[in-house]
Amino acid sequence: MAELSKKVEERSCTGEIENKNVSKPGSLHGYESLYQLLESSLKPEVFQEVSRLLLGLNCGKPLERLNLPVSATAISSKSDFDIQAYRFHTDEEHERKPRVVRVGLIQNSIAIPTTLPMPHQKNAIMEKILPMIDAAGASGVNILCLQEAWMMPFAFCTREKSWCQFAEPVDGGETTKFLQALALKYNMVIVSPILERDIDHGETIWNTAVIIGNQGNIMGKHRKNHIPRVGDFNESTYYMEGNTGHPVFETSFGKIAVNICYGRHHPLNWLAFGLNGAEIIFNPSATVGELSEPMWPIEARNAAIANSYFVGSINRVGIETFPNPFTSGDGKPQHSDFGHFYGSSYFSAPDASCTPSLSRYRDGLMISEMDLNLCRQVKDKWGFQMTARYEMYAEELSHYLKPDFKPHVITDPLLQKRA
Ligand SMILES: NC(=O)NCCC(=O)O
Repeated sequence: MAELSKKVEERSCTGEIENKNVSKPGSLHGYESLYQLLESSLKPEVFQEVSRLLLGLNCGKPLERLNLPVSATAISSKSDFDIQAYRFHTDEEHERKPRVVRVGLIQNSIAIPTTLPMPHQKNAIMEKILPMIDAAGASGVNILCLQEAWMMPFAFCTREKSWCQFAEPVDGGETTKFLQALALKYNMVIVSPILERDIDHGETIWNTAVIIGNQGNIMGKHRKNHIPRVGDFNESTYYMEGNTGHPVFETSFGKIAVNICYGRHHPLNWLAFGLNGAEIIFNPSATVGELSEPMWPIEARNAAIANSYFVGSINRVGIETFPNPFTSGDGKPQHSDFGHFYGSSYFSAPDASCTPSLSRYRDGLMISEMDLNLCRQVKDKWGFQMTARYEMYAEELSHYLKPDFKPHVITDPLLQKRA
């Protein structure tokens, strides 16, 4: 009994300390994430059960935390960003050697106000994420992905065209050159989602992910397939749906692809990357609490399960306020920000397990070590690809695309009689 009351006392102490953060914008009643809130609020044995259901089991066990080198955690303390690391296990195989890779996700807020000159804003963001990339390098990360349009505020809510000045070409672009040097330094593949200016095609603007190989080479690019037309996400004012299909990039560390933000609501988009053999899909995003937070822990995880690959989901952090108020034709009063970008970046695995998420309000680096052999092991176990009826779906889709398509509905004749 004495032991139990000591625990309660300790727990309430922890609660008090955490609650000092209650007023922190974006915190969950003072906590950085739902996981942290539950861990601090529940009895350990209850939390263990909750965690089992919330995060699933990896190879039948709770996901293991990964120890990072002191050099990496020291950078995170000095630069004040959340850093978390986990290890997804995979069973050993007789024929194939393990294919273990470390993968990193970076989430961040902007660095200086949106009223300051744009080149200063871009430089300040580059300066801000440099220590996070250094921490990833110090942690032996092999593949790193940044958030959507990481090199600028997410200004597309405003519809003001001056923000196009942030756009840059893939080859020779300032941020690409910055990351190419870091990719080479750390022998790291870097996925860099930017606002692209396609000079050769009449200065067209795209929402693009640049894939930088671990030799600092540009491997290629992928342009966002699905453009949102929801809430303040007025992105269609700036760029069109991408024209690069569903490429998979075979890097030194595995086959990767990028499903940019709003594409995560489209199961066939996820599927197409899987059909091309992706083993890790990144979902660099920019989304706000009020709009999408209940979807966030579900969609990517579901895609990882349905397509037997790993997914790394990244969302930016904080509130970005713009100089001029705007509306979005939804009857809401004019406002100057999108709302709170809730961070919460995390990894999902093909076996239905996932990591807790990064902070809801602080910059962060999420690292996972994963053996890519798990993808095939899950395919062998569950057979989702084998049992899919692609020919049936293809036929249905080809009917649907015809102008004279009529939905295949069989109506109860009794219903018609009654009508
Ligand atoms: N950046 C972007 O596509 N956001 C759309 C909102 C959402 O998908 O949650």
